[in-house]
Amino acid sequence: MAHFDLLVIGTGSGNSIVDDRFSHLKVAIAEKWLFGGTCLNVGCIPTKMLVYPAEVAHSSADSAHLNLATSFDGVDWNGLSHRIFDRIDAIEEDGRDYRTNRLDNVTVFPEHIHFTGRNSAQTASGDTLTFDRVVIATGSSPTPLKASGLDWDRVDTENYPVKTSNSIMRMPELPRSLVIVGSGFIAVEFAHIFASLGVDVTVLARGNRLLGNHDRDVSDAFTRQFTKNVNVRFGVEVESVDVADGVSLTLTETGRAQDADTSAVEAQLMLVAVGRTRSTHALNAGALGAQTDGDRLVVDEHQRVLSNGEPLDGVWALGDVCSEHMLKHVANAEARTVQHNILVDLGVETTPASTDHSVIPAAVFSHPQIGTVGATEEQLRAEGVDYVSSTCEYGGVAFGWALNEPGFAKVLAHRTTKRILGAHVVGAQAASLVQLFVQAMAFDIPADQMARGQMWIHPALTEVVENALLGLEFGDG
Ligand SMILES: Cc1cc2nc3c(=O)[nH]c(=O)nc-3n(C[C@H](O)[C@H](O)[C@H](O)COP(=O)(O)OP(=O)(O)OC[C@H]3O[C@@H](n4cnc5c(N)ncnc54)[C@H](O)[C@@H]3O)c2cc1C
Ligand SMILES: NC(=O)c1ccc[n+]([C@@H]2O[C@H](COP(=O)([O-])OP(=O)(O)OC[C@H]3O[C@@H](n4cnc5c(N)ncnc54)[C@H](O)[C@@H]3O)[C@@H](O)[C@H]2O)c1
Repeated sequence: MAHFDLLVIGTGSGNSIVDDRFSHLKVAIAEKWLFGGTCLNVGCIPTKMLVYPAEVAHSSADSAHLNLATSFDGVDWNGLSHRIFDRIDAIEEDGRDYRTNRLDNVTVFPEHIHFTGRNSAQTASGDTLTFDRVVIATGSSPTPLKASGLDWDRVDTENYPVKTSNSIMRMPELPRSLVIVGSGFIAVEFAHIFASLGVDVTVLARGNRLLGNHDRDVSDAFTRQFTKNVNVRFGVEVESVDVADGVSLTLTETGRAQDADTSAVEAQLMLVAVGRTRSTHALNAGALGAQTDGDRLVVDEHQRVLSNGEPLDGVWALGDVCSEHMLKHVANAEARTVQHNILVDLGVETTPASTDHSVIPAAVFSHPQIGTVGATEEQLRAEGVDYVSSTCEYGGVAFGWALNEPGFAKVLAHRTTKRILGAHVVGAQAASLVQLFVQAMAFDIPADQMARGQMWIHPALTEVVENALLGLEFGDG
């Protein structure tokens, strides 16, 4: 049985832990799937490499409001997929080769691993190993949809017309029609991509609006604009899936939307996007004594995995598997904390680091785009916070006149401290615009100072942020 100073499970954000400072350690890395994990291979990066051409296609087809007569005349899907995945696959292969063949102190186990005890683990092929320290970075995977007729074991296999985000981008050709189950991040990003590229897309939502966890104004505005481009059925749930040449779905009403259309839906392909489940179960983390909250490993601010409320010595977790926020920038920040704290354990660094989860931004790369950070208005109201709110429409600034399309920036600030508590942008460049609010919140810049303490480039779209801030009425004259 081999013994290792450090075991890292998962090569998404977990892959960044081991660098030159770990060269004196005997390290094991277990990865059952693709090196680089979700973000690189099937997540953030390929989706955004698709979103951009989709946005260009959408703009070409929808330019009359700019007094242009342009059209979208088709996509070279094969060329587009090759451009994306030739690049990504080369990075995956190089990362795997580097860890496997070019580091004397690292042993790669290219397979599933699970814990067998407090300091021991076993690979799928039966190798057993012991370790002094372990980093659990096992991420998450698509949550199965429960519906009769659906064989989840066949989902994502070549001839089965039901896909998740793990395989939908690798289709050899675009389908004529696509039904998407879900109304969260993945559903609306893929709906935008495929609808813009000419696929007949239908989204099935259980509620009466999309992205229901966002600020209500944002969710409403998004839903209004999105439904101009994509067919959405609200208030429906999938009852059964008949898989033959394509899919045929029967639906039932959830009672959460008026006039729900439950007539059968047929499509060439189906995408299931009903959330992601953290990869804890098959890990047998119970053998470590690790504490879980549902499917989430419980960690403290130093990313140490807890057991009965106490940190387990030498056991850290990062990313989706332990985070409430399944976002790559969160996983990366947590990986930096873990890396530093292992170095503390090794005596290389002195003071333990913790992850600051107080300001977590996110963006939805659909049409329209959303950028968001901090509390929603509904949360502030529920918590009884004394806040003020201000919204500036894109049409209220000069660049918005140029864009001539809907959008707004909404900011929520504490009435007395003037600290920004939340900010939400919907419309063009929202993911970039919201970073201004993120910076103010991270560096604790009060809203009035942020508005007046700098020059804002005229007539850039950032003026929408300036005007939203200037619109906050704190009632102090
Ligand atoms: C379609 C899509 C789009 C996304 N877009 C964005 C975006 O634009 N911005 C953003 O911030 N986030 C986005 N995300 C979320 C982001 O990808 C994840 O939050 C992030 O990748 C999580 O990183 P991780 O390291 O925790 O897990 P992962 O990257 O999932 O890595 C976990 C790795 O562990 C391996 N593993 C699991 N269990 C075992 C085991 N027992 N033994 C061996 N190996 C194991 C897995 O094979 C995997 O490679 C997107 C996600 C998806 C699915
Ligand atoms: N741009 C980004 O940052 C980005 C993009 C994609 C994914 N992600 C991350 O990945 C996570 C997973 O994305 P997601 O879209 O799968 O999850 P999500 O949590 O965003 O949305 C899941 C949706 O599925 C619906 N749903 C759940 N069960 C259902 C059922 N049985 N039938 C119909 N609908 C059902 C929910 O109501 C919800 O609308 C996100 O929460 C996010 O953290 C981020």
